[in-house]
Amino acid sequence: MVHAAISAFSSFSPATTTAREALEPGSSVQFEPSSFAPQPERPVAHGGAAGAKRILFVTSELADFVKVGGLGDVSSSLPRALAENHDVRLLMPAYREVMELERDIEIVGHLPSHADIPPCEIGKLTCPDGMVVYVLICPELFEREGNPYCDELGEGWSDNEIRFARLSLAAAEIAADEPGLGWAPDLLHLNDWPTGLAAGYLTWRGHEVPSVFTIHNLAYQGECDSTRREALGIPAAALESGDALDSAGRISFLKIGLAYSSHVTTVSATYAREITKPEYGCGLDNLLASRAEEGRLSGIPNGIDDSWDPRIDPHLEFNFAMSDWRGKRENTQFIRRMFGLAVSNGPLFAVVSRLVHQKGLDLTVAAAESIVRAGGQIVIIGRGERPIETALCNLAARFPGAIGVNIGFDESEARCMYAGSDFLLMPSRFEPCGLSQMYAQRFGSLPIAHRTGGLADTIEDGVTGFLFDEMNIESYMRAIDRAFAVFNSTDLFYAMRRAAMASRYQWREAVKPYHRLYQKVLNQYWQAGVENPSVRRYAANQRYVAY
Ligand SMILES: Nc1ncnc2c1ncn2[C@@H]1O[C@H](COP(=O)(O)OP(=O)(O)O[C@H]2O[C@H](CO)[C@@H](O)[C@H](O)[C@H]2O)[C@@H](O)[C@H]1O
Repeated sequence: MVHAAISAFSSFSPATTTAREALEPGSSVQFEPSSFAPQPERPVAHGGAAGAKRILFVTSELADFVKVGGLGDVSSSLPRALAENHDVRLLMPAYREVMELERDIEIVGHLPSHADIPPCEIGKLTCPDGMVVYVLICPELFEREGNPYCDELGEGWSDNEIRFARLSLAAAEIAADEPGLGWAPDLLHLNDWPTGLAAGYLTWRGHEVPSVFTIHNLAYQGECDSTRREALGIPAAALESGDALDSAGRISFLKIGLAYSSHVTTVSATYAREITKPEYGCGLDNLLASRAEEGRLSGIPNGIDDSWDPRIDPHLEFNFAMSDWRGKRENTQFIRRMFGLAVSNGPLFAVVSRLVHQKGLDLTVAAAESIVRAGGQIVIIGRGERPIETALCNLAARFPGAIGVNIGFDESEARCMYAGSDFLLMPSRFEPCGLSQMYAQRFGSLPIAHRTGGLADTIEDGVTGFLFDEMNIESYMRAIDRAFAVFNSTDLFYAMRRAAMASRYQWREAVKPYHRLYQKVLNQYWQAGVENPSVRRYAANQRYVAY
């Protein structure tokens, strides 16, 4: 059975400016110059503006229809930012939510069965802003209650390997122009384990389309028993080579994505380094370290889209701007009422999180009593692992009026919590990038977070938030104590809030490294393996044919 997934990206250069720089008039986000050697621009294979590429962005979540976590947000905002320069289309399963929400789906293609993977229709829908989304219509696989990965009880779907093999195979088939859509991509952009097999199918079928594979979260690898090989249409040689199996001998969708894609990215520079080490590598650190040595692993930090603006966000009860602290306070009172908290002048801490081991909720449970005794209150929204849900509900029962918990998933409520809180608690054990801390900063809530992955890259300690170094309660409490001290020093607190709200992580800047990466990957393919060892390897194995 494939495990449930959530996914995350880093950069050739930081995509963000520091809050201090952001406060300086006229400053602009700078990127290090591209490290890629100048390459001649090849004319776009299928037309379009000079330099524009046809990109098929393949994902298992899209916030427009269904969002489990950060991948849903990135899938919605990154392709839109890329569309300024490229012809980008999305491919995703036609989940129940898609079929219910979207009536205007045109059937544009059919894909046959392969091994145990059933046939499906390809539907095409166009979002109000013009974004084209191809959806795979296969009711037996995708139209279910529950979320993309799990049933209503939180159990991973028992046929997840077939469901996401269907998605992956469709991506490879569209890349090869098999369904005759009148559009085929120059490059596939794959995201997390549900799309990993696509890179394999491309290679095994000899399709000449390069792929970029983005790791949003290495902890979810999509494993299934090796006896499923034939059912998934994986050649025996792939298992013999070791490219497809994890250390326990199971087929790993994520490893296939890493092994067969042209280039691997993850969602922050720090996480890109961390995953090459055993501590964070989830058993794939050696493979990732060799990708890094080949120059085929990079970190490109996520951005956030323009909807995250407290001045205009329609989800908020009270819109507010930087320095409109009265407006911000109205949101705080609103949240207190929403969670049934007592009237208070103390700081309000928020947790907006998937409730999983990664997020370090155990540390927040351990810190809660001290926070309440010091005059703070905590509001929590989240859904996930049952023991964590129970621990948080117990906490609310212990501290009525001071701690409020909502076990659930609600976009509006989450946005109101970023707007209403003074601090965001985010003691993640690891964090590929993290969007919540960026949203919180934009809404004037200072994150208190573990110095790891994207948290280390997007929070300026003592300027836009607070970082702690050791994943233990003592280190976490020291950061929380610093937050209390700042809260009680009004001028400093407001200055930090202003700096946090000025932090810029907009996608229109964060997207630039992807433009360079797509060009690099395509150039390597066009030059048919002259310089790239991996391409040479494919050529030598006759698994790669140059354009
Ligand atoms: N109960 C709830 N109700 C409403 N909204 C909720 C919610 N719980 C969480 N959310 C929302 O879900 C998103 C979470 O995104 P994150 O990037 O912070 O973490 P996640 O682990 O899901 O993402 C993974 O993928 C992203 C994308 O690359 C990486 O940034 C990250 O490090 C990686 O773990 C945010 O939009 C947040 O507001």
